[in-house]
Amino acid sequence: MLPFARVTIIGLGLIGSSVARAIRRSMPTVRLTGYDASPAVRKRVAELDFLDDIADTAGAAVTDADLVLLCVPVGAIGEVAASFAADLPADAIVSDVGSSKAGVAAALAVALPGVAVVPAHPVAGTEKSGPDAGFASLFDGRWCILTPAGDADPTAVMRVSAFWEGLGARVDIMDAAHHDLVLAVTSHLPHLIAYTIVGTASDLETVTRSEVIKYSAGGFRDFTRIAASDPTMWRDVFLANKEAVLEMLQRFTEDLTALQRAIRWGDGDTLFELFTRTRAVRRSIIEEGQDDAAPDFGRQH
Ligand SMILES: NC(=O)c1ccc[n+]([C@@H]2O[C@H](COP(=O)([O-])OP(=O)(O)OC[C@H]3O[C@@H](n4cnc5c(N)ncnc54)[C@H](O)[C@@H]3O)[C@@H](O)[C@H]2O)c1
Ligand SMILES: O=C(O)C(=O)C[C@]1(C(=O)O)C=C[C@@H](O)C=C1
Repeated sequence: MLPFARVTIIGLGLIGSSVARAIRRSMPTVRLTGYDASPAVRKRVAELDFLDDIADTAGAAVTDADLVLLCVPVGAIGEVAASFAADLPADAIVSDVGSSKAGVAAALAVALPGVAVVPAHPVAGTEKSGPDAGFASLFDGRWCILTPAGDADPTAVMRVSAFWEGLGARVDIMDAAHHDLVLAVTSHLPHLIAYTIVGTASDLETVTRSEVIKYSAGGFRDFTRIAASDPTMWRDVFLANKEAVLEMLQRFTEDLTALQRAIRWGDGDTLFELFTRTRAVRRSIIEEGQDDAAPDFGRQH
């Protein structure tokens, strides 16, 4: 049996449109409604034709939903939820796909008091955005982390879990604060580093822009993929997950200083030992079958 019969997706960019396409593929009888604040996105989604209905307001989109999935930048989640609160059916479950969780949970609790909320984070994405960038297989074999509050309705958690498994994902459940700490180091900090290094290279007075483009083989090119990620989405993630990101940034800065010292004093053993350990991390990721997170400039969908 399907966990939900009528799903509403709010925010129809990369993740919202991928969820819609994955539902079409795996749960074809689900009635799918969508809403996006951008009229241009709504028009494009109508052309792409992966929804049954596109509403003109968030309120109209949720009126007969049994799952409402918020796929907007994390900074917009509270405001969007408040905008449809009065129209939400009493038994509807609300979830989201935001990349940081504690702040989102707090915003949803304020906007939707008494509503069954099960926050989620599919740990899958690309540097692209918008409805054309989505694809049905995005969540296949990837983790989706649910961060329900301690007093969340277990049936609601079970249904959201079954929903993500139905879309091909593997589900884990954890506390929102722990999620934010883990993702700060595995996702948020890497993005910050990529934004920094690409910014630094493009600011260098002694290196012209054409040289940066011409010689961007291997390492730098990999960073530019990550640094092309959506500015609104990532601004919101860093502001929402401020504490955990600053904590991880502090540790990173200390480790970087230790490496700086090793280079200055010709301490090859320290460098060699670290590079050996990090190579092992990469090998374990590949053995786990998660190497598709690696840069892929011509990803075929
Ligand atoms: N991109 C990734 O790799 C990735 C992966 C996992 C989770 N996420 C999370 O998914 C969410 C969406 O990210 P995305 O990559 O799909 O972004 P996106 O830019 O592709 O799509 C976001 C969509 O939300 C719409 N939107 C913005 N504010 C809105 C509002 N107030 N009401 C209705 N629609 C609104 C935008 O018009 C846009 O179409 C974010 O919370 C992000 O943190 C992203
Ligand atoms: O592969 C990428 O482009 C991503 O950045 C995906 C990625 C990640 O950092 O792993 C980005 C943000 C998400 O919340 C989840 C996944």
